[in-house]
Amino acid sequence: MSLTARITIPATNRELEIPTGIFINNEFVPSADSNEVIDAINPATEEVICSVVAGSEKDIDIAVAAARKAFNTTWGKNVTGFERSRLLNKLADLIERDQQVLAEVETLNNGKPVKIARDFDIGDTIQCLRYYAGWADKILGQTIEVDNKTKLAFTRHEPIGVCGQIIPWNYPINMWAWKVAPALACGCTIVMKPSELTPLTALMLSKLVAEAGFPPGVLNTVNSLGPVGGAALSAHRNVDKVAFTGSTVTGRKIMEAAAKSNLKKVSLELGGKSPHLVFESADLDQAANWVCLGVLYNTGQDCTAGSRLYVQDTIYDKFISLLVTKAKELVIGDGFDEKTGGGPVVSKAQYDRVWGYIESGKSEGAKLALGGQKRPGKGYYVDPTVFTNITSDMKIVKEEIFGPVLSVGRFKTEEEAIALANDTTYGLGAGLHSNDANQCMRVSSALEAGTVWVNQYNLVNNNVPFGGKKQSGIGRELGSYALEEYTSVKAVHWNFGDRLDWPL
Ligand SMILES: NC(=O)C1=CN([C@@H]2O[C@H](COP(=O)(O)OP(=O)(O)OC[C@H]3O[C@@H](n4cnc5c(N)ncnc54)[C@H](O)[C@@H]3O)[C@@H](O)[C@H]2O)C=CC1
Ligand code: BAL
Repeated sequence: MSLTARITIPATNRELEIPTGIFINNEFVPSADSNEVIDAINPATEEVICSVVAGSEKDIDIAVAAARKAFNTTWGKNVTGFERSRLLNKLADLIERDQQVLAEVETLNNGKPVKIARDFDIGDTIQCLRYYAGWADKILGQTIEVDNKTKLAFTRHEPIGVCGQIIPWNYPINMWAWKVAPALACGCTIVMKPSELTPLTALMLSKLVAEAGFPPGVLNTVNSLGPVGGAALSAHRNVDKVAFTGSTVTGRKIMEAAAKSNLKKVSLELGGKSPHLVFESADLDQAANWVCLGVLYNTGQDCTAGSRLYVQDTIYDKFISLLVTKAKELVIGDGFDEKTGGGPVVSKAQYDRVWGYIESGKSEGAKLALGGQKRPGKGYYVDPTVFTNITSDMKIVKEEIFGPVLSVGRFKTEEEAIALANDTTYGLGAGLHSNDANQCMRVSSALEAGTVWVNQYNLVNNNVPFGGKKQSGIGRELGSYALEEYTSVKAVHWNFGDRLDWPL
């Protein structure tokens, strides 16, 4: 098949050529042994945008070999932090140059509004690359006094090696940056596997990596189905680390494959069923805004979606009425329309999955306060949906939905609120709204989550760590903490005077 596709962005009539091959050694190539393709679909129209090469296990092998060679020659310990920093900054500049066109392709393939893709996802991506460019020449070990007269030790934070990175479809560009930026800053090389649902922007970004001047083999991209390329990367004996964002089910498989192969280091950013608590002292208007953002942003396709809400019973009726009014104001529609605040969900499978949960909420006896009706016509649209009268055993309360669906319950006391919030196998995000500072401190400390938002929700910063507790994951992305995921600490013990008498 051809290694490029000509596509037109319908809303802007922009014509462009998109790479569709596998990216190895800074070149787009066909699969070594497969003629399979993956169709990229526009979720707003259900039409095929173009097809990309579907990489095989053999292609993963070739990409890993390229990454290993680069690690041992042009990258790894053979490149200075100053040079890694320069290249990361250059890449950020190129992404900034192409911000609009990348956003349009992201909207075409993922469905999210173009203004959100451009200003938030890609804006954050540029900042992420620049943030880690700043770290690249500051990856330092320690000098440790062992015995002042004859011995000391020092540590070196060495790049861990070849990294497999498996990313999802909900933030295709952003999750690429969260994985690629710290890995490159630390001196690792990469085999990236984008989601089969949204491969296009990862290929465009790969082209920019070559244009920025990164040596061949430093970043390789293999479009592939998860059970093919993702599984091959996780089980590969020449991969030193695998970093993953996606479902808990797949995360478990990756960890198992890592354990059964070479015990590679694993970091997992998985699912969630994040609780949001609103106490009676809260600014209710603001709390309702944040709750809406928490569950409706990205059409609910967010690992930290605040999909369970618990409201103190003294303000319950007032708050629900405010919340429903505000949730109705969000326009879900075509991402190319400037009025749109949320797009369709990403795929037919995701659409069926979300509607399956909505039907289960109805049949298990929850009450619909908003939504619950399908739209006629094309596109995988799901409107904001709010369930009340929930019980803790309902599927909509226990399982991750990954759609704009909120389950609302009530509580009397702070203790009850904390118990409800923590009654989940997940531990990714949690939010609380209260104007009582002591209460904010007590509750934020009691919530079992990797991130707690107080009087806000879902805002993530490149310099603040992000990750989960319980079955929401292992390891941390972002901030200085992500550097630990991509480095291996070597202790060097140095003797400058101690004589060993032998035998002991
Ligand atoms: N934490 C998050 O940000 C995400 C959570 N999810 C959750 O997962 C649900 C299902 O969505 P999916 O797209 O099926 O998620 P998924 O976890 O299967 O897909 C995410 C990535 O994993 C890869 N993958 C799939 N099977 C694999 C395997 N055996 N070995 C290695 N990699 C593999 C996929 O190709 C994709 O790149 C969603 O409804 C949502 O609940 C999905 C995407 C992101
Ligand atoms: N919201 C950040 C990461 C994610 O949803 O996958």
